[in-house]
Formats: sequence, C-alpha cells, structure tokens
Amino acid sequence: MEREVQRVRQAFLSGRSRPLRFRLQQLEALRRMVQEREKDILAAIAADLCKSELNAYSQEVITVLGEIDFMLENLPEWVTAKPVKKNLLTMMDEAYIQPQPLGVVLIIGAWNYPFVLIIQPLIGAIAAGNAVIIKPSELSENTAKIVAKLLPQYLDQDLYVVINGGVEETTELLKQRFDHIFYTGNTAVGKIVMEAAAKHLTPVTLELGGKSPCYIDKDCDLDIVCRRITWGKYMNCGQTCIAPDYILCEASLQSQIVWKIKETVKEFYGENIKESPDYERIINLRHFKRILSLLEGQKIALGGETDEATRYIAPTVLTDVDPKTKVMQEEIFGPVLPIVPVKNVDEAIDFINEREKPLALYVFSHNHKLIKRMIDETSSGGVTGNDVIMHFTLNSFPFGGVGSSGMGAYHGKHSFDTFSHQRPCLLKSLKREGANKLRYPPNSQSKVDWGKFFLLRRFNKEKLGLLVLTFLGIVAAVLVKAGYY
Ligand SMILES: NC(=O)C1=CN([C@@H]2O[C@H](COP(=O)(O)OP(=O)(O)OC[C@H]3O[C@@H](n4cnc5c(N)ncnc54)[C@H](O)[C@@H]3O)[C@@H](O)[C@H]2O)C=CC1
Ligand SMILES: CCCCCCCCCCCCCCCCCC(=O)O
Repeated sequence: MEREVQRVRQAFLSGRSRPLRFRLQQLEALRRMVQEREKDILAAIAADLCKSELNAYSQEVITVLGEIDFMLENLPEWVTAKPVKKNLLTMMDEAYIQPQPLGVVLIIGAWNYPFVLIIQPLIGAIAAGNAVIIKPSELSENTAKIVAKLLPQYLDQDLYVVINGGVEETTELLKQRFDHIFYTGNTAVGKIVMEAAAKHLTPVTLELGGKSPCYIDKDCDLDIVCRRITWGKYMNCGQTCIAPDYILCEASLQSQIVWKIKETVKEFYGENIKESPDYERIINLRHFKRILSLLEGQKIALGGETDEATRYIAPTVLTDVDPKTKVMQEEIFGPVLPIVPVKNVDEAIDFINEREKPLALYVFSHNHKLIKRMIDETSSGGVTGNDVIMHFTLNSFPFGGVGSSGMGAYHGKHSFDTFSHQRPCLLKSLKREGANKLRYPPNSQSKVDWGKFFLLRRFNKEKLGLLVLTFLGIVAAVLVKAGYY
C-alpha cells in the first residue's frame, strides 16, 4: 500500500497533472470512457443494486457527464490567478490568488450510488490538478471492479489509481499520508477516517448521512406533495443519503398522505411492485435485516411486505410513530417512511432543532413565508422547498452536510475549490526601501501614525499636509512606473 501511494506521489511530483491542457485532456478521456463503455458501467451498477439500466443512466451517468461538461467549460477561467484588492502599502506590488492542487487525494466511496459517488469527486480532483487514489465501496463490487478495469485504460495510470478492498485495505490505506481525504459513507466510519487523517493533519471532506426531515404544511396540494415524496423516498429503494427520512405533519393529514402515497406507488410501480424495473432491492442481507428491525412494534399503514431471498422490502409507510422508537433514532436508508405527528410548524421546527443537523431538509407549503421561516430557523446541509432531492442536481450549489451530516462540500466549482489550495501570492520589488523602512525597528509614534494611514486610512489633521505630499509622491511613482515620464 505504502509503495502504491508513493508511486502516485512521485507521479504528482513530476508536475504533469498541473497544466490546464493535461487536466482538460484527462477529463475528456474520462468522458470518452463513460460514453464508450456505457453498457459495461450500466450493467455493473444494475447488478449491484438490481437497478434498471435506464435508472442507472438517469441517476448516475447523467450526473457524471453533466459534471464533466461543466468542468470543461469553466476550468480555463477557474485556474487563472485572480488579482486581489490592495492596500496603500502594497499598491505598487503584484497581488493575486493562485489556485493550486493539494497533492495526492484519497477518495473513499459508498455503495448506494457507486459510480457517481467516486467519479464526481474524481472529476473535481482532476480539474484541480491533483493525483488521486480511489477506494470504491466493496459492497458494490461490480462497479468497483469495472471502475478499476476501465480507468487505467483511459486515464494516466500513475496519477489516478483505483485500490479495491474492504475494511482491512481501507484501514491500511488510511495509515498513509494524503493531502486530502474525501469520504462518503456513514457517520461512524467518518469518525474513523477523520481520526486517521488527524495523525497527518490531513484535511477531510466528510459526506455523511443522517435523518432528513420532511415537513408537510396543511396548506398545500397533497397530490403533488405525495407524488414527489414517493419518488424521492423509494428511488433506489430508499438508499439515498438525501431521501426524506421521515415526515412531520399534523395528525389529521396522515390518512390522506398514506392514501395518496399508496395511489402513487401503484402509478409508479404497478400492481406488482416486485416486477417493476423501477424498484430496486436492498444492497445486502445485513442491511435488509437492519431495516426490518426498524419495523418492530410500528403501525404499518402501507407496505411492510418483504422477501429475504431477493432482499425486497415494499414501499412502506408507518403512522403515529413515537419519536423515541428505534426507527426515529437512526438513519433508515431503506423504503420505510415514518410519519411523526406534530401540532404545527413551531413544533416541527423544535423537533428538527432538538436533533442532529440533517443532510437535507424538505418543506412543502403554498405559504412561501412558512418555507422561508423553516429555512431561517433550522439548519441542514441543503434544503429543497416543495420538492425532494432536486437540490442535488444543481451543480452551482455546494453539496455537503453540516454538523453530524458532514463537513466540506463539492459539485461544480465547489469541487474545484475543495481540491485546491487558494494560494495568496504577493510579488514585491526590491526597490522603494524608503517606504518599507516605516515598518522596521526602532518603532516610533510617527511610524505608528504612518501605519495607521497606510493600513487603516486614519490620520491626524496636523499631518494632513504631509500626507497629501506623500500621496502625490506615490501618484508620481505610479506614473513613472507606468511609463508616463
Ligand atoms: N453525504 C453524501 O453524499 C452521502 C452519504 N451517504 C451516507 O453513507 C451511508 C451509507 O454508506 P455506508 O453503508 O457507510 O457505505 P459503505 O459500507 O460502502 O462504506 C463507505 C466506505 O467506507 C469504507 N469503510 C467501511 N468501514 C470502514 C472502516 N472500519 N474503516 C475504514 N473504512 C471503512 C468502505 O470500504 C467504503 O468504501 C449512509 O449513512 C448515507 O447517508 C451515502 C451516499 C452519499
Ligand atoms: C426529464 C429527464 C429527467 C431525468 C432524470 C432526472 C432525475 C435526477 C435525479 C437524480 C438523483 C440522483 C441522486 C443521487 C444521489 C447521490 C447521493 C445520495 O444522495 O446518496
């Protein structure tokens, strides 16, 4: 492992990942890989999650292609040095911010969207000029294998390396020194990653999970609300980090919500859900059993049917759920939707604020003020009003958590920034030592006054004449430098 990381570091130190042209070429090669090997990629995702290839395309491949196109279009602008505002002490100097690659980045992916969750951060890391080691999730083994096979056929083999393996390999990998670690997965492992990173003072981005609430106000169109929630909750069989985890609403709305979700489930997946190409399965038996255990003692208002052999769990809704029960204590990450009755929006806000900060928050209402209030008085990684999931699709948004749902963010320019160091560069001249002497010892009141003038733009009136003279001197110097005299 150590040798592998060393090899990638040597490739980074060769400097070839840095030129803009090289980054653009690698991103184009990655796009070619996705386009030319689309069938293999879709087949792998489909095998891992019992997902139709159409769904794999619209949930994962579209996102990746969109991100590559966005990078290719904007990268030339992002990589350029940006001049900054100067003060009087540096007005004759060159001052700019130069984004630079961090070095060797480790990307650790999760299994639920196994392609997009490693390739989207990879795009950002390449765009920012880094070398990358990718560790896909071992639970989505088909995608892990195809990525390990295809990437070396299209990208620089020493700069971008896939290492497959489980806990043992990841633990070993985490002992190595990286310049950034980008981890997607559960919070418990997030803490392990952060602890390992701390040994080398390596910065981390943690894309974690949590329980994303969904508040439904009584002033809304329940047909549309339930259609949107049904889509976001049962997509990928509930195994989406930003899926609405539970509903908060007035008790009286529950039966209508259950009825409308039932109707929508029929509309989306037909009478026999098991035969629908649009309904996935739970990733493995451990997760299947974990989700089943959340149903114990609950009032099942819809669904509840399961099949262990195929790891099928029907779209399920629970009503009158007690917040103290297990289903409300941990992230569900499956097709189970508890409804927790609250009296009103005030109680919903308190409910959300009493818990860990979620990755996403959803609020449905015709009342725009209520939506704004919910946003102002709560905290979460992201918010969508009157819909679910959709903020993920906008790459001008930073995507990430807050508090226990994670730290740092990515997508679009935010990915570029995450994998870049914003380096402040000040280029002075060795001339003009007269003005510079003001900061050298021994100090004096007069020097402090000059300091106040130059840095705070504050001056005492007695020295006004002198200051005007100095100013004129500076103007003259600028004109001389600019070649007017
Ligand atoms: N914020 C986000 O963008 C996303 C967050 N998630 C969250 O991820 C969770 C689901 O994923 P997981 O089941 O955690 O995926 P997982 O089981 O695939 O684990 C994630 C990664 O951590 C590694 N890993 C597991 N145990 C480890 C250990 N002890 N030491 C070092 N590495 C270890 C795995 O090899 C894997 O690559 C949910 O909580 C979900 O909300 C999932 C997708 C997106
Ligand atoms: C008109 C054509 C419509 C095309 C479909 C667009 C639908 C886009 C939804 C994409 C959702 C992808 C969610 C991926 C989330 C990955 C991270 C996670 O939340 O676990």
